[in-house]
Amino acid sequence: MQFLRTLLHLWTPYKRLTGIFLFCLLIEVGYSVAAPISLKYLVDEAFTPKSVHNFAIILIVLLSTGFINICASIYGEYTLGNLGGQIIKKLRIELFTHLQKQSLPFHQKYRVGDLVARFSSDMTSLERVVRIVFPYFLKEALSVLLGLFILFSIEWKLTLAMLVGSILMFIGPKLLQGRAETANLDYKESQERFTNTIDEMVKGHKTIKSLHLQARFQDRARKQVQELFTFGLKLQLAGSMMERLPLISLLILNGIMIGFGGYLIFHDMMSIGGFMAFFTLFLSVGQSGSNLSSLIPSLIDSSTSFHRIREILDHPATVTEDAHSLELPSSLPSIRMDEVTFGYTEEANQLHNVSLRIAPGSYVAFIGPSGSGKSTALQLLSRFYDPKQGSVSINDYDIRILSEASLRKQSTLVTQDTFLFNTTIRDNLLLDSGASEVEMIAAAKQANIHDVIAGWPNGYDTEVHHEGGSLSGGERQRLSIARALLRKPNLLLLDEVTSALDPATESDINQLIERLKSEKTIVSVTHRLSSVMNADCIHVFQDGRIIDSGTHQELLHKNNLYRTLWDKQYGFNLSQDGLYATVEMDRLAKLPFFEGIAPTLLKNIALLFTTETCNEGENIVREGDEGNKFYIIVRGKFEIIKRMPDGVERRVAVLQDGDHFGEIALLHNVPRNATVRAMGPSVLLSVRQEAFHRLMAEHPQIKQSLEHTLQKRIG
Ligand SMILES: Nc1ncnc2c1ncn2[C@@H]1O[C@H](COP(=O)(O)OP(=O)(O)OP(=O)(O)O)[C@@H](O)[C@H]1O
Repeated sequence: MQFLRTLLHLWTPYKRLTGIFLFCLLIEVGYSVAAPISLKYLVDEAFTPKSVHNFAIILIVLLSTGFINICASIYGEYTLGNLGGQIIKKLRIELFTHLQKQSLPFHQKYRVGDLVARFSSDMTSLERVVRIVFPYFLKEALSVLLGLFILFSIEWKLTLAMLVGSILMFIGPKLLQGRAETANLDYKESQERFTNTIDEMVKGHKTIKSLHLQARFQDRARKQVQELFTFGLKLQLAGSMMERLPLISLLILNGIMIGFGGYLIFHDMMSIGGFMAFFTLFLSVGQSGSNLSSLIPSLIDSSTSFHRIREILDHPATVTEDAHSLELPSSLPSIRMDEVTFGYTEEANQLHNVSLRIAPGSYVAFIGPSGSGKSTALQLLSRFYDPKQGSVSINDYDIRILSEASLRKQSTLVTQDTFLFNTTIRDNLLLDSGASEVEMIAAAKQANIHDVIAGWPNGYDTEVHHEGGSLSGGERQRLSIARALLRKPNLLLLDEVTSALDPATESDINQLIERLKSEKTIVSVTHRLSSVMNADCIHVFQDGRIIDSGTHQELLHKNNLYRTLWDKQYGFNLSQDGLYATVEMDRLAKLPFFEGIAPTLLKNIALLFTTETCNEGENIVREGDEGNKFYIIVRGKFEIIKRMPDGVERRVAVLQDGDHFGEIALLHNVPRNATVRAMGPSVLLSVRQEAFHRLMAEHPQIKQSLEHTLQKRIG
């Protein structure tokens, strides 16, 4: 009932169309209900008294009203098409616009499959009900009401008897309705789960192949398809039961009517014409009643769909635009974070009382261990989230009172996850920046991607497919930098933009940032300290707090976390193409288990290392495998994953440039106690146990030193 009211509510903005449609519907229903009465007059007033005059009048009335009925039904259908189309169009645009208003938390809550399903299957189901089912429902309901009124006027006693019987028509469906609703919801949810699996499989096909997870996905898909089959069967059973029940009730009603009607005729309480008219009209009303019940499953289906669409529409945007938002004047921005506390959830905070000042036109870096809150702080500067406490200001305007359009015009965030649209490279670069061809090429050159694009057969007209999946991570990254430059932002926010680039391109991008320094305010998040040595100020994050700030030199002298991170990252040499790395002796001496080993020996150890490169998602080490190599990360990020007692894999740590792992393997063949998986393109140096053993045989002191340190660490 609630849903019917909602559907009517959807019609209310279109009063004229609704009025025309209802008028046409009334004519149509009026005709279909009144037509059977002609039987009463034909039999009682024309056939029985053999009156040609009456017969001719009845015939003319029947034909002319029939013609009017046909015209009304055609025009009504046309109006309904228009009305339904307008409603769905409005709803689609409303849903689309609302989705665009949502910020990151929303997109983390709903997966792509869920949202696409709401636009596709749910919207189709709702469209069907708005265009077909609901008008049909109205027509049948009106037919029943009008029919009953006429039946009462023909013979009220018979109608009353019929009404009592017709209660039966509603008991059955009522009893089954709950079951049908549950079956419908179960089926929809299992459809959604399956869609998500397909989505995940298509998007992650490379990872699935490389990790050899096909069997796991097949197993999941098999279970979900079986679930779909079971729920589909239940749904069909519930639907068919709902549809058949009214027919049984109709049979009982027919019995009552013919029996009681016969009694009335035999006792001269009803004419034969009257009974024929009653009978025909009753069948028609009964059919309409039965149709009404058979429409219920469709209504339930659409009601579920409508609620799923409403759920999205009612989802409040967490980051909203102020009704009286201000335009941010175009100028080199200064930034302030005042006592900012923020958490992705209510329960925990990822940033605690963060305060900082960034002067206009300065180049500032956020550095710190993985998970320390650098990217989170950057996202607050782009207003992807609002702080729980404190404020973020640009040019002394709290960014919550700025219009989103002016904020986005002035500031551009470039992240590691570059999304490219399925259109040409040119469109991907230009978007709606209004930049010219010359500017586009200049930006591509600045981002070091022009030569690559020019080398493709279709150059800038090359079509991007699969959201840029056919391009390398470095190419995508450089395209996103060019895209950002074309927007000419005064504030450039960079989140690990060089992590997917080879050393030569990284150095070019770093030089580009150097050149842009005076023209823009730049904030860069990175874990690679060599790239921010020239920053005007470096903020060091740890556990969601800024624990230190200053220039590279100032921070080095303070001898704390920055120094530790710096010491960890220095001492590696990498070829320009990023394929060949070496480690310096001094750097090896910093490893705890090489402490005290003579420099000449360290030199020999350094020569044992070989370079390994790997791509995102690749497992360098698998939990349970026998360990026979020790690794040092030259560039890149790795997650350490452990299988928990419940069988689920969990990330327990993240390692990056300068970190090492697997040193026990230098001495003993012990199984790996965790999996190490690359989070992006990476370069490592590794040394095999056998090579190391040869060296240890020649120089037993290495073994002693190593054993001593490892024992200290383990014990
Ligand atoms: N969308 C999210 N929902 C919930 N928690 C999140 C989300 N994004 C990040 N976190 C958590 O917030 C903390 C800070 O993450 P953040 O990405 O800001 O750190 P980071 O210093 O940039 O790390 P990294 O260098 O690894 O990117 C981490 O514990 C992380 O797991």
